[in-house]
Amino acid sequence: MTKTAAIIGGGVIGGGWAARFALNGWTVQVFDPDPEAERKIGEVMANARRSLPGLTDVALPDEGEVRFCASIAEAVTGADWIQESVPERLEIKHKTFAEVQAHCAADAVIGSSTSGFKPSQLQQGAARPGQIMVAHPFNPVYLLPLVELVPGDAGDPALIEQAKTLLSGIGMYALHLKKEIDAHVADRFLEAVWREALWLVKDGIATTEEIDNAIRYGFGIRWAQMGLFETYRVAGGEAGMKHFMAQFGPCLSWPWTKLMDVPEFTDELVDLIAGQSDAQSGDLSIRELERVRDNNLVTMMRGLKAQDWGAGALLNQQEVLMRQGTEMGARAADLPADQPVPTARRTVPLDWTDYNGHMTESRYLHAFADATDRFMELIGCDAAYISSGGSYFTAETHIRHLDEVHAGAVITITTRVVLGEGKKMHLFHEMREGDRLLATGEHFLLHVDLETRKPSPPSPQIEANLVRFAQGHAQLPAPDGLGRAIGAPR
Ligand SMILES: NC(=O)C1=CN([C@@H]2O[C@H](COP(=O)(O)OP(=O)(O)OC[C@H]3O[C@@H](n4cnc5c(N)ncnc54)[C@H](O)[C@@H]3O)[C@@H](O)[C@H]2O)C=CC1
Ligand SMILES: C[N+](C)(C)CC(=O)CC(=O)[O-]
Repeated sequence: MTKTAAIIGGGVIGGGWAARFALNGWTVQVFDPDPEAERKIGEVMANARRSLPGLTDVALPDEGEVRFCASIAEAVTGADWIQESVPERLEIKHKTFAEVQAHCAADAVIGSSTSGFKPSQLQQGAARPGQIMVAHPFNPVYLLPLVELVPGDAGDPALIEQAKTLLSGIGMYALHLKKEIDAHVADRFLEAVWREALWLVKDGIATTEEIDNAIRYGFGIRWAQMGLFETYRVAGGEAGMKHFMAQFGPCLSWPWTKLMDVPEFTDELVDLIAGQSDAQSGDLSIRELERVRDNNLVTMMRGLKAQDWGAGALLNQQEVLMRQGTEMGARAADLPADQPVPTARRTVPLDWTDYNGHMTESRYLHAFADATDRFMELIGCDAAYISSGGSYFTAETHIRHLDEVHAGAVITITTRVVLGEGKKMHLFHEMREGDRLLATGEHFLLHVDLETRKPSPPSPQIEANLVRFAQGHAQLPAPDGLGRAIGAPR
């Protein structure tokens, strides 16, 4: 059944939550007194639509409806999750929770986006304190998976588990902090780095751009994949963490940091920083900068996905959940043999497009290769079989590029077996957007023994599955373009 999220406060963060929930198929009910809220959320949704669906190699469910409500009471009606993202003022948050709890279901999760308040502060005076927990996200909420989940001592254990399950269902990673602390974990870091940066600008050591370069050309990329401790463990060389600590421990008492001190936010300092920031990136609007940021994030996260590491490993885990109960998770026996086999349903990611503004040619092969992998898995040539020593190698490929397709489009691939006999497997893939045929891919593969690297017969189980589809597909009319070659000029 479709789930419902209530978004209370639809600014930068509430808009990001609305997009994350809606693009994962939830109905979203928003309350925000700002008359501009609908326009602003619409713009965030537009950015989210072009970036989030292509993160994974499986299409997201159909987008949920986003409704704008006239009151908190209306917004929380029927909600499974209520996310508070009103301004960072405790009295506004308390007033909001009182109104929310007067009208919401007692078993709904109430998450707060607060960057710094502890759950015990948020829960003061609440009708049901255990229902309210910190669920602190990171901007852009629709792309970044981290949520710091801080329920505090009053937290209801069943509701905490429910919150974790619901977050993982929308592709997020709940970092459950058992002890509450001001600004949780991540914002303590960000605050420390922010203070150092303010000093460096104020003291005329570096400009805003030089500081950003120090991060983005070096340790920032490192942090994105291994964090702090694993990075430093590697930096300790073969002797690891202990050596690293012995070598760099003394620096902690050297004057390397100004952390104990905060520069005063004088008009002069604010103007200096804002002026340098305008000079650095003022030629781009905030929405344009958001799109640059999103393109980069999608590309980096998909790179990590290929490595099955960090935030990319999380995307792979999410895909397993997304496949469940769909044809992409079906077994061979569940699929009729007299019809082409569905082998892909995915969104064209941002990083698959080229200078011509459409999906670039190598990605057609990428998508067809993934479809072949899925077909191999279906007939039994899965990871376990491959690790036992058998697999297929592709010997020949012919692709016809029939129509263009753009980032964000949902494409499907169906596969026919032209020949499935002994070690030979001849496949014909058809790629479509809706009913529009975009491309065909014809591939000839041979089963091999991974030890000898020579052709060999597949397992009887694989051959039986292959023959079943080959016989069924032989009854269908031959697809247009089968056996096509470019031909040599005469
Ligand atoms: N901006 C950021 O980078 C991050 C902010 N947060 C947290 O998210 C929360 C919201 O911050 P932003 O989205 O940045 O602020 P924002 O100023 O962009 O949005 C706040 C929204 O709340 C609405 N609002 C004001 N009073 C309201 C009320 N009584 N009921 C419903 N809506 C009301 C405003 O109209 C506005 O649209 C804060 O607690 C903040 O600490 C968390 C992570 C990152
Ligand atoms: C600056 N900030 C404290 C609002 C930042 C956050 O809370 C998280 C983020 O997205 O950086």
